[in-house]
Amino acid sequence: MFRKIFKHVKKLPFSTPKRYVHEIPEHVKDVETAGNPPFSAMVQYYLHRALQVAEGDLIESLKRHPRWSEEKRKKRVKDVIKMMTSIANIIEINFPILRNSGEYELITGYRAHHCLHKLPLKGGIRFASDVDRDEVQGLAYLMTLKCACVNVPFGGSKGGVRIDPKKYSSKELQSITRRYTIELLKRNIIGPGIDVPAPDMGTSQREMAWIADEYMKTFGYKDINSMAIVTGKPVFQGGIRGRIEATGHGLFKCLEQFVESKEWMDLIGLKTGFADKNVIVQGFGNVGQHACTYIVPAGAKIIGIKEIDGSIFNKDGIDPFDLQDYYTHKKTIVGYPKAEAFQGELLEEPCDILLPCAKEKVITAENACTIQTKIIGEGANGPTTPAADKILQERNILVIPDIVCNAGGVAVSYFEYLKNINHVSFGKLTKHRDKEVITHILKSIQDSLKGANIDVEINPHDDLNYIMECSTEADIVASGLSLVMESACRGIKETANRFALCNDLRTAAYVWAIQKIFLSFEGQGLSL
Ligand SMILES: NC(=O)C1=CN([C@@H]2O[C@H](COP(=O)(O)OP(=O)(O)OC[C@H]3O[C@@H](n4cnc5c(N)ncnc54)[C@H](O)[C@@H]3O)[C@@H](O)[C@H]2O)C=CC1
Ligand SMILES: O=C(O)CCC(=O)C(=O)O
Repeated sequence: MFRKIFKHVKKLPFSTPKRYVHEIPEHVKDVETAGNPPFSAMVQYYLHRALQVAEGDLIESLKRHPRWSEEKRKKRVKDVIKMMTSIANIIEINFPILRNSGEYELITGYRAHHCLHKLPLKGGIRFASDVDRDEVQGLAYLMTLKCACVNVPFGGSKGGVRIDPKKYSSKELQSITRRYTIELLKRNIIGPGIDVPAPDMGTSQREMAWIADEYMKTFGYKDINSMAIVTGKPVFQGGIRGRIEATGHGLFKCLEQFVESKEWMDLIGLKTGFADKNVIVQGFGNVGQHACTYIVPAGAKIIGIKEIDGSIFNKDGIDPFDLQDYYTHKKTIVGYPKAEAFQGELLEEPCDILLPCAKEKVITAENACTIQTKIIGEGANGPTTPAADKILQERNILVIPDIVCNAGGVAVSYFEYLKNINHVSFGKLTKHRDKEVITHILKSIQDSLKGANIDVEINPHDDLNYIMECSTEADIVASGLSLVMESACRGIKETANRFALCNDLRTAAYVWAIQKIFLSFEGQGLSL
């Protein structure tokens, strides 16, 4: 099987650059085989593994400083790597809230800033009972890599509050969110030009609206850009159309780049296209639900969904829109009448595409051998441990890594941020003007033809009409998202080919991101 992959790679025109031996540090070495590695060590391991591939190239790139010795170039690269592989800031805050019962409870929250090579930093806020320092740190690393991977000009951060949101009333959640916001603001940890949060697991536009409101009424009272304190807000409160579904939408767009490519599908022995591809999804939250609503109209069949309280299965396919209605009312997929309850391990059932869209470390060395899929699209952050990743590669399962697969969310957050600091929504100023320009172009062509005695009426066809009429914010966001995902996937594919990485798309995506972070650090100097 691997001979087949190498044959495929050899045909491509790039030579393999000279490799230097970047040492994987002792503290993450064990991660390669660990059953349940600490999350941030796991992300650091992936980063160092990619640095082993990228280091030579980074050193070569410094040949643009002709007077630098080879030693100086190597040292500069090592220095930048040190900055890339350490956390700039991490804060733990503890604050009391008054529960509805009249009792006080001490709440713990975190915010981690990874890399300050670009400001503001960007990363979601997670509400979950297992949030800890290590997790937010690992997630902040991923944000830096993700933003670089899809060319969104932010550094990486992440936050979390250690609570199970299901155990708190809406009023209590509002107190927690507002107090967490104030605690971060007091310490200058977040701000429109510093670090801009967004939704993640357990939070949604509701919490983002509370954060924006808290900022505007306090520290941001005189800040004209106060709306840009957070993204993922409701549209009526400075949000952008398309952010709610952006991560699932982006996941679909990313899958499309591989599933529609004959070269990549030949590599894993699948036909191109989504038609008749069977899909299993873990997590029917924001990411999972919206991924399903894009993948099904493209022709794929969702045959199984695993949630925290149970799994459902239907070999003929589950209608995600109908299930969304059920889920909205019942707050669970369990009992959905148009599918069977599934006992056993759904992730190990045969399918073509497996979408882990819930949480980290769900694909481990234990189940990587028994999973029966051809493609894994990582909707969640960090669902695959390094030990599992190795097994999946050996089994020629194509893993499309989180830092590109779920980057649609931050890409559209970037559009929302731009909307907020520009104080105008996309299309508002240009929509009528664009329509006029097209109408005049068509008329001008018609007049020119008339001058040459060709008397025809030129009318826009349906697609052009659609563009003229529908340049709404939602259309512009969707088209921007497609462009972001297409160009990131192209970069990753080229990197995989150039470094002969075969099916190791994770290393390719990391190398692609590292190159950009390196350029940014290197260009601005290291004294910051
Ligand atoms: N919301 C966003 O824009 C983005 C989210 N992500 C990542 O996607 C993942 C999911 O996030 P969201 O969909 O926003 O969260 P969510 O809170 O909306 O949904 C998560 C879903 O997963 C389910 N779940 C939790 N543990 C599970 C388990 N062990 N087995 C099966 N289901 C389980 C929950 O019940 C919930 O329905 C997280 O890893 C998050 O970091 C990544 C990029 C952006
Ligand atoms: O939308 C954003 O800014 C960040 C989303 C996020 O937390 C993530 O991509 O993991």
